[in-house]
Amino acid sequence: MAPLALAVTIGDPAGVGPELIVEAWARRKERRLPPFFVVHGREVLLAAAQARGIDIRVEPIARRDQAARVFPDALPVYGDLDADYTPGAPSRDGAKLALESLGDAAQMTVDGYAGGLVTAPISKSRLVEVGFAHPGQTEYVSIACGFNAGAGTMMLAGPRLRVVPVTVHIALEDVPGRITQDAILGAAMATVPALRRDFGIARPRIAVAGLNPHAGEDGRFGNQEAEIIAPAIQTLCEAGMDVRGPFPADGLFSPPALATFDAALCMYHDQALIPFKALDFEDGVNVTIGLPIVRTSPDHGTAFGIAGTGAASAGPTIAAIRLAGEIMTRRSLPPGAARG
Ligand SMILES: NC(=O)c1ccc[n+]([C@@H]2O[C@H](COP(=O)([O-])OP(=O)(O)OC[C@H]3O[C@@H](n4cnc5c(N)ncnc54)[C@H](O)[C@@H]3O)[C@@H](O)[C@H]2O)c1
Ligand SMILES: N[C@H](C(=O)O)[C@H](O)COP(=O)(O)O
Repeated sequence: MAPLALAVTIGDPAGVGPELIVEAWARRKERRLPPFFVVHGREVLLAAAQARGIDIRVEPIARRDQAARVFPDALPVYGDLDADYTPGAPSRDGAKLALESLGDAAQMTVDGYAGGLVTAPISKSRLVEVGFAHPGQTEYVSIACGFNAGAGTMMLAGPRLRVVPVTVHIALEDVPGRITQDAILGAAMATVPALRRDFGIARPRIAVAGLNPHAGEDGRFGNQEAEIIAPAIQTLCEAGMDVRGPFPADGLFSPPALATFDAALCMYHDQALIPFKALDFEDGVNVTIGLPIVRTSPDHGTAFGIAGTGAASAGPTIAAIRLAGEIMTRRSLPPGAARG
């Protein structure tokens, strides 16, 4: 039987997602990509291919199990919803298509019709206008799996660095109040098994960043390190995990420090994602850990300003598809067999 293909969402049709999916398909052999199909947006894909100067065949499939057979010769598309292709000009209809594609693709992955879910970029503020009530796709997918919104944990994974933000899409002024021992324990307890199971790292090493400059400088610049972060690290060490810190965040991503850990737990979104995108943007993947389904996404957003111009790099989309395939394969092997 052919392996299950990945379900790829169309993302916002006014963003760079559709053209990057098309380019990923065009480079499927060179980059050894696992089979995938797109959920809705056939006309958008054809128009995006034309704008990018890519000659492509797009084939509608009536059943998802046809995707792997069609994939070598044409980009399979399941579902007949569509929208106008207006790169750089997001619309309500485009946001509706993005939401339908996400909903259907997530559901078919949960139901076992796809081997994993790869989400193209959406605009969170645009989706809110058509009824999306979540901070991001991570929470949406967690709920689609039947859990609460916080069940999935965001990790950004690249060749040089993996980061897990303990708090994510909240205002900076709300961060200190959300740094709790439970939040840190939850992030670490999602990260360690994911590094073992999904990344094949037998003994994961976790570094934890402080919140304040110089990790608080012995209490002179803040007390969260001593009162919250260090006790959480101690609890994790007592449970047998290799967790160190809190480290001053500005030194944690220097080249020598990078070699000392497999993932860094960071206290807020930009503390994690700024070093990540500076170091690993081109191959950067946003992966949701801690869920029964595989879900990845490129590390960038809709990039409306360059959509349709040909300037957007397909590297992160290709990396997201590849990593989803790798995790799918690792999860199908007996425990321990995929560790390197
Ligand atoms: N995976 C996702 O769904 C995701 C991730 C991040 C942001 N977003 C959403 O995207 C929208 C725009 O967010 P933003 O402007 O902060 O981030 P962005 O990633 O869209 O753009 C940031 C910068 O990176 C550039 N860029 C992005 N992708 C690129 C690519 N593939 N190749 C070359 N350059 C690229 C853009 O031109 C821009 O200069 C927001 O609405 C946000 O919610 C979605
Ligand atoms: N925080 C991510 C980033 O900035 O790259 C991004 O917004 C994606 O979030 P979701 O996967 O939850 O939509």
